[in-house]
Amino acid sequence: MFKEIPLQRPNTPLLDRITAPADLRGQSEESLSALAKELREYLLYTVGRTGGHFGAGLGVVELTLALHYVYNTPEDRLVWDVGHQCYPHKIITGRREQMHTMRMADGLAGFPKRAESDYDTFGVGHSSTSISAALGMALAARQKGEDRRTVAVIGDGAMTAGMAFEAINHAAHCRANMLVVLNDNQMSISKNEGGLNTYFSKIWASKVYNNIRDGGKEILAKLPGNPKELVGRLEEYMKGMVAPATLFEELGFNYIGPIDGHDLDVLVPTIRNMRDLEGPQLLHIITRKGKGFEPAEKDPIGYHAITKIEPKPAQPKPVTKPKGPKYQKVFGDWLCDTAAIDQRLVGITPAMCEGSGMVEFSERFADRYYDVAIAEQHALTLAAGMACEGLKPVVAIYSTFLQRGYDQLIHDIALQNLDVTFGIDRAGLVGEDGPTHAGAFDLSYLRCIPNMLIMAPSDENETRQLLYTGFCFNGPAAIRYPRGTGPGALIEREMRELPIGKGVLKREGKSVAILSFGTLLPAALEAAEKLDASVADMRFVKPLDEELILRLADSHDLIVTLEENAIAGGAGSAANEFLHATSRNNPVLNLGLPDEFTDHGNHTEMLASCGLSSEGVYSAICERLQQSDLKAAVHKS
Ligand SMILES: Cc1ncc(C[n+]2csc(CCOP(=O)(O)OP(=O)(O)O)c2C)c(N)n1
Ligand SMILES: CC(=O)[C@@H](O)[C@H](O)COP(=O)(O)O
Ligand SMILES: [Mg+2]
Repeated sequence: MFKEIPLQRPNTPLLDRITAPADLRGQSEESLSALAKELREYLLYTVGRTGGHFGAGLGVVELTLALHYVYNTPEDRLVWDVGHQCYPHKIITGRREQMHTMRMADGLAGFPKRAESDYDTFGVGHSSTSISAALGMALAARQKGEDRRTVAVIGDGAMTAGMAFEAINHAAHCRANMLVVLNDNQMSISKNEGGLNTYFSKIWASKVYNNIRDGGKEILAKLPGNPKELVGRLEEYMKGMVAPATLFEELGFNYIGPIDGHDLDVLVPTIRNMRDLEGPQLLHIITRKGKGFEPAEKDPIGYHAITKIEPKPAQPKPVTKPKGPKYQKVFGDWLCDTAAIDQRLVGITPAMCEGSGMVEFSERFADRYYDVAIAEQHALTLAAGMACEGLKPVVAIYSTFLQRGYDQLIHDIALQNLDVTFGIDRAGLVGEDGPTHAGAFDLSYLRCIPNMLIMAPSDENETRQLLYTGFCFNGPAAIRYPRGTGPGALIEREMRELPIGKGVLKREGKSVAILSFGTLLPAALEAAEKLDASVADMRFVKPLDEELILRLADSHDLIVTLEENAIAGGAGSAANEFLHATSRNNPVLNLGLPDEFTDHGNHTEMLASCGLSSEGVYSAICERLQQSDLKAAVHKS
């Protein structure tokens, strides 16, 4: 059991021999346990240097070795769900010496990525896609007459999403030759919630119960986790438990388990036996998130992901200006303050309590807090049902995960004009998590929906005030804000309803008017200083401040729009459409995210690469001003 993250590269003679799974398969089965120890220590060392996802990878060290040992990867297809647990997989599939580039620009992606390796058979990041993808691969193999196997590794958290059961249902129907490994560690990011989680515990307890009853006491010793917790769980279910034919068997899977997911002596032979069975197989393994690193085993939530371990500086670090609160904290404080004055408020999260800043709300307003597990579609329609009954639901959801509930947003909420407020976090680029997690499209995909009120605050106080404005608005309202901290604006305790559809002129200049939608406002103001341009903090994407836009269009030449959203269909498009509809022929320059997926890296660097730094905004405007249609105009004014 490691208690500290090694700061020096550990000695890993066995691991050093593994440059591909074929090397692994050349090792004796007996050597796998020693290899697992080296792999775990090397994983600790590398994630300590780069930061990134942590607990999940530690929990699948043995499973990763067993799967690559038994299956002929990459010919046999291995699909990881979510993919945050893929670091051990990357280490033994030829990327051991690149781990120090994890999640850095031009470095390894933090999730399996097809373009990165043949062993990364499917790109993931959003949860609960693995069974569908693996089934697709299995049916393709069947159709092409290829003798390959497919495996999906899905966590107990990811198994709570409807899509997983859509795939289970279909796989049983097709009698596909595939293995689903359910990696059950009782954790999502938070503690896993819901009936399914309880059900898994029942299976675990009942099977263990039967083994104990039949004298299999050594099984209990083999199960991971501390005995006290185990006995507690067993007591919970001891009474009159009959081992249920599992749900998966009823659905047509051959279910095996639960077994200890850290015991290679059990894992390897079990997986080997299951590999050649016909039809859909499900292996239920019990693991511990953070396995082998004591702090992570004790605090799996806190160690879901870590920032890199900075070596102790030789000199004390210069005191830097303290950063403002994270936007998720601004949201969480607003949620609590509003819940305190309005009993109708209920808070809903699809398994992102900590990331959405809802821990305090969940403690103070426990009876009005709902973590629905990884179930974004359900979260939205749950909110719709509550709104029908006069509650005022607030759905806290990352922009990228809201994509999962798009039909529910349109069909169940906007069409019925229901009073649901969306706190959309992680809007814009998100840095190291890369394109699977970027909130690049919400302004585009929200803007075309009737009845929606859409707001893009420029700082922490604007976020608080626009959240309150959206909450007071009687209809579907979305407020989008980015990952991380803001510029450090003074946050007013008093919450005010801001005038709907009204922006604020922040700077009066001439010739160029910049319409800023959201948190890139500082870049707009910096560029405007050099250009003597006007700047408006537009606040609202829908409805637009049409009066302000007309006033600026009629007194300036070039209209620039700025947003950390796809240019296509974004706030700038809304301004273009309005200018066109009102026969304004001003030249327009739309600045935002380009029509491509922006790769992972440092957020500031990624913004700059999209031309959205203040320098980038300035030079784009200068370049536009050089074009013929404007040269004359600028000389004229
Ligand atoms: C659609 C979607 N919603 C939410 C998330 C955020 N998320 C990432 S990992 C995770 C928990 C996954 O739990 P589990 O599958 O049990 O994996 P574990 O971390 O326990 O290994 C969540 C909610 C996501 N990646 N995708
Ligand atoms: C794997 C996954 O989807 C989450 O762990 C996500 O990476 C969290 O993102 P934040 O770090 O922005 O909360
Ligand atoms: Mg889990």
